[in-house]
Amino acid sequence: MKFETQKIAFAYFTFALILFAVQVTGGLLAGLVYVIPNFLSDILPFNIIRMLHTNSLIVWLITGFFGAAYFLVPEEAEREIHSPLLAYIQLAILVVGTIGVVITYVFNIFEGNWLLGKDGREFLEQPGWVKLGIVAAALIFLYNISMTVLKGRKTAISNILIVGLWGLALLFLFAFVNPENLALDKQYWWYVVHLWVEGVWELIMASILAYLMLKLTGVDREIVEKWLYVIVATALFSGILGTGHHYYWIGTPGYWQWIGSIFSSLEVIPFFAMMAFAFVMVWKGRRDHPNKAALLWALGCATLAFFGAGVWGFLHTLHGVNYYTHGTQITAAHGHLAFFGAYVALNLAIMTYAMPILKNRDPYNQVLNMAAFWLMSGGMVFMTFVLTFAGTVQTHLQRVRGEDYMSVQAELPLFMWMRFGAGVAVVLGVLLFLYAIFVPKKEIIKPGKQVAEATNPAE
Ligand code: HEM
Ligand code: HEM
Ligand SMILES: [Fe+2]
Repeated sequence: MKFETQKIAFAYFTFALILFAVQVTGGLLAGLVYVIPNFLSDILPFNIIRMLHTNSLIVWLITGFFGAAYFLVPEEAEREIHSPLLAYIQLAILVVGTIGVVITYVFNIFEGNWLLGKDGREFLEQPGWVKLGIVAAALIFLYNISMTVLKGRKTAISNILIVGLWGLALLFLFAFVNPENLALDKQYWWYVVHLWVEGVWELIMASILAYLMLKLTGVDREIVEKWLYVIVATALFSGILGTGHHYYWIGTPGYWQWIGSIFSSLEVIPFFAMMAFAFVMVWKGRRDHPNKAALLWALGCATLAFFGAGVWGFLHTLHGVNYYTHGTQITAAHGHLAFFGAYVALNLAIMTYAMPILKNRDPYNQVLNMAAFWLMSGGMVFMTFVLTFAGTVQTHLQRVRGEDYMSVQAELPLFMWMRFGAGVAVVLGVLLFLYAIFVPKKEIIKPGKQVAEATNPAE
């Protein structure tokens, strides 16, 4: 650790990982309800489980991004974080908000109350007071990080990271826009959901990947920066108007079918560029970094994001295709691999890199961590295939043959059992990852080790 305040990241990463465990457990329960429909239906109905699953996903990913910023900004800016106290207050707000959300959802309290009860919109179900808390936490964060960068060295990596995080916070303000008119409501709703994952979050992804490549492969900063600018430009050029792929059937004018189809198809480019970038950097790199697990996660992230977001996104993004596949299991297949590949793996990559440094321990349980990568990624890829098959059958029966939703669902249990099995593999992978990160490796201390530890090889 080069700067004392980088250790703030440890608290953020730990909280994020706890929520990650909650998230996948929720997923597993939701997957079980698909095959045993009345499971827990009295105490914890499917809609609540689903909310816990998706909301904890978003919160832990964002907490991880905050942690990543607290970890890498001091190194990029070459100075300590402006105010560690504010950083911990910000985390406390996030923790209190999260506990509040869980209680509100599980006990379904204050129904219908804007400030205290849950909101009805997917991903934005959190009560008003929690939304305000999120804004407060985001403001504290932006102030703290911007002050750090403004007073220190300015690099392309930290600038792009900050633009991404500012965008994340500003777009969240649309969570407060909730017009009566359902078409307008949906139009703004996608500003948060789509412009996040297919816009500003891509800037966060590109900058964190760039930082990792710089550290892990030792290529020149100028080369990394050139790639970064191309990725950022193509991401924003395609992603903003690409929102149109959600405007096909919500009552917006017909021209969105063309704008959405054309620009969202171009969204494949930045994801392809990120994958190419990662591999070219490894190929050109001069450094043989000891943290192989971090490199595996970084390459896995770029690759799975390309397939999950790029390929599986393109699969149903043309309006002629989406007319049939809209809202089927095809969407769920894409949603899972895109979120996992792009943002889950990104977080796990930076954590795998940073945690040994934060705990000042050299490469820890690397092999277990890599096993966790294969188990988790294998599980998610299998789940994606299964859901894609289920979605194809569903699309045919429901949208081509015109059968009703419930009788089509009755045809799918075999797929849904396999998805549950895939989910079990993912959960085991997560447990293995937590073990690899938190439990110290049993090591025989060799003579002369003290000298070698003076400089932590993980840095
Ligand atoms: C890190 C891994 C995971 C990520 C990133 C993730 C992400 C998501 C997302 C984004 C959704 C909403 C999908 C949509 O609206 O199209 C969702 C729903 C769901 N997920 Fe996951 N999930 C993960 C793990 C799991 C696991 C392990 C299971 C276990 C079987 C699971 C089962 C489900 C189920 C059943 C739903 C509800 C689908 C529906 O409403 O029909 N997920 N997940
Ligand atoms: C990492 C980036 C991405 C993530 C995390 C992501 C995630 C998701 C999720 C969770 C949904 C379901 C939303 C809902 O209905 O509630 C969705 C829908 C969709 N995504 Fe993505 N996506 C990403 C990138 C892309 C890209 C690059 C494309 C196109 C090339 C794309 C095309 C679509 C389309 C067409 C839908 C609508 C599906 C429908 O009509 O049911 N996505 N995405
Ligand atoms: Fe989208």
